[in-house]
Amino acid sequence: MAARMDLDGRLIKPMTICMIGAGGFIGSHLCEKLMAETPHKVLALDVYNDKIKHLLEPDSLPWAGRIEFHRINIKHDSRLEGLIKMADLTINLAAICTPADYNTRPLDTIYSNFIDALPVVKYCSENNKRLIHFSTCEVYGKTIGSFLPKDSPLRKDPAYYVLKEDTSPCIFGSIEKQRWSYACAKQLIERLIYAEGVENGLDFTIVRPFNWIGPRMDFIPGIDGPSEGVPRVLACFSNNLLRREPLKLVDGGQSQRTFVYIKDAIEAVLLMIENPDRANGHIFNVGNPNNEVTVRQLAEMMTQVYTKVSGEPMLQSPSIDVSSKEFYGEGYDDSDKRIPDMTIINKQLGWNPKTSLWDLLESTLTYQHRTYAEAIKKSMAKPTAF
Ligand SMILES: NC(=O)c1ccc[n+]([C@@H]2O[C@H](COP(=O)([O-])OP(=O)(O)OC[C@H]3O[C@@H](n4cnc5c(N)ncnc54)[C@H](O)[C@@H]3O)[C@@H](O)[C@H]2O)c1
Ligand SMILES: O=c1ccn([C@@H]2O[C@H](COP(=O)(O)OP(=O)(O)O[C@H]3OC[C@@H](O)[C@H](O)[C@H]3O)[C@@H](O)[C@H]2O)c(=O)[nH]1
Repeated sequence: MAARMDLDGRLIKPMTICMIGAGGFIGSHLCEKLMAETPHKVLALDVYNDKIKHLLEPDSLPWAGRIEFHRINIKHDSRLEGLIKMADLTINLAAICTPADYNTRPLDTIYSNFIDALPVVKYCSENNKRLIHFSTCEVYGKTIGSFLPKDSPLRKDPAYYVLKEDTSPCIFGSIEKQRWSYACAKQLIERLIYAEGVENGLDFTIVRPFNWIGPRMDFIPGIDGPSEGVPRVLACFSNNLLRREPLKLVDGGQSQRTFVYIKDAIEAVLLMIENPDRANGHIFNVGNPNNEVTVRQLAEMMTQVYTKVSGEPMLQSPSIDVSSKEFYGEGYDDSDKRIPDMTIINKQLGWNPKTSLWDLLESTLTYQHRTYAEAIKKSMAKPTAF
């Protein structure tokens, strides 16, 4: 493997990374990248390893010995501190992060995103270890613009909706809107990490992902996850397309999101890992401001792309409207619009996303079709028990 240089032309020394939540969507892509392109070693902690199995076996893989899986629930496992001590850097990805859980399992959500992250921060701080913590774009909540009158011309002014790490406020709904339990827990852990940095010198980087999507995201209900489970929108819509049922648009699908391809976003994380001097002490938005759509437009685009990659005809009525109460239950609320400001990540790491929404959906839905179409057909052909 050729010697790796950082952005300032210095040689990058191989390091050991303790990655918590390595078996999830982002973790699996990050492990893949680290194994294929770097000499770094990964201590991969998670309760599951299905999404990284292909990196762990067989022993003949070129990176064998550089990735070690530890089946650990960080809620209660005394091995955690030892593993953090063995590493140069800890990356914490572990969390409950599906909106269907925020208002239905608010206690688990708050414990997972705040309480369970506390020992990780403490062990890093006490042992002088660097921490990259995964927060979320949800900490911004709603845009200022969403509170302006519908016809106000200021709604078109980016000052009222573009989200900036160092100046935008965090605007959540009332306490009974339990949707915000996740965002609020993530905000408090960000504040704690920031305070550890200021008061105790913790070397930290906080990442705020803006809807990273791609292969291996979440699960397809009834195939590799519970039939009644509700994953994030990419997997919900993929599931509908695979089963040839209409895509469900929550409250008319008017909310807006910017989607970034997981492989672009992982490039940004690798830059953070390998350029500590440029990344420490910073909070980074990581998203693609050019890929903005309403959820309704996303549904239309996914339907078109899926028709192309599967060769199956489009349904007569490709989508239906559902209320958020019906879909998520009491206490749901939504972010109206999420456009990341890219100034800080651009200046510090020179990173820019590359992949258009159409292209990323094409590669992702090709993967979904190849991975799940047969299994879905088989499961739908089975007679249902009465
Ligand atoms: N994917 C996105 O677009 C996105 C957006 C915003 C924030 N994030 C944040 O990024 C992080 C990773 O997200 P993801 O999309 O990969 O989610 P994911 O659910 O696929 O991955 C999280 C992983 O953490 C593991 N985990 C959870 N609790 C654990 C515990 N107590 N002990 C050990 N392992 C545990 C899970 O088993 C899972 O494999 C999360 O913190 C999430 O809040 C992701
Ligand atoms: O079937 C569906 C699923 C979802 N939706 C809508 O699609 C939008 C996006 O939903 P997602 O499930 O991807 O989740 P959100 O973008 O709201 O939040 C996500 O953002 C950042 C991360 O912290 C988390 O991964 C998650 O909280 C929401 O407006 C939701 O209401 C549908 O209209 N239909």
